[in-house]
Amino acid sequence: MATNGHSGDPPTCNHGNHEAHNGSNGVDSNGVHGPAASPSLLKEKTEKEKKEKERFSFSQETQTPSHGNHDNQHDHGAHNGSNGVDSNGVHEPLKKKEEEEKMEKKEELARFTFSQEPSFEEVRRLQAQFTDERDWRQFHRPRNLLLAMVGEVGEVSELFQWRGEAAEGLPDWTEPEREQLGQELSDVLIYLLELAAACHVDLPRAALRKMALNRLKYPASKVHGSAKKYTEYTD
Ligand SMILES: Nc1ccn([C@H]2C[C@H](O)[C@@H](COP(=O)(O)OP(=O)(O)OP(=O)(O)O)O2)c(=O)n1
Repeated sequence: MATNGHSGDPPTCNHGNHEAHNGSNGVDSNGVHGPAASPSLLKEKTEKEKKEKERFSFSQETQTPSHGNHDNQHDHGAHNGSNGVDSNGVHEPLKKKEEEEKMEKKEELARFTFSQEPSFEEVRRLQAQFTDERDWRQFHRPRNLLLAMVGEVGEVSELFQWRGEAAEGLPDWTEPEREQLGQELSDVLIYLLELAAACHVDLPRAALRKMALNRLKYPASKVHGSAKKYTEYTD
């Protein structure tokens, strides 16, 4: 997923892995780094730059080669086939309208996609900046982040727990409920990305590799229409 758009960024330099620039440790561009800076300040600057370069960041690219599967984006046109709604007035108007509405709904669901921006790396960078600005890195160790993420998963579950089965697209949910869901899912994602970074797992790449493994484990030709676990297949 190419993402060089930085809408919503704080007004700081944002062309790379620079989250530490906005922190509270006082090194700025107001003459401290100028030609007259003392050797100890210059040394401090060099060490700081070195540290920043070593900071973990995710890969920028998340595009996966197409394997001809029916992902959301590649599913267009799949519903224009032969299920009987034609333009010759063969069906009664009511039936035709119902069919059309059904078709529209199906296409709408199939068409759902995320925005192209931001990338995982961008979210990771902004969260790292948020953490550094508050001197919270000390509290955001892998175990803390894991527990925080699981707590947020619990908050997502709360939104679903006393309702019946939810239809795709959550047509029965109110706007405030949907907004709440978006917030809780974002909390999960934010902690997940921070956890992955804290563990030096390049999550976008790892996810692509895992999906390639999933394809091998569950060949579409073999498992089409079945939700069985791969261990349940005998051949
Ligand atoms: N120590 C913290 C606290 C918060 N956050 C950020 C990441 C999450 O996106 C969000 C979580 O904030 P809260 O812990 O306040 O949880 P909620 O936003 O879910 O609030 P509530 O528990 O009231 O629903 O804020 C963080 O990074 N580190």
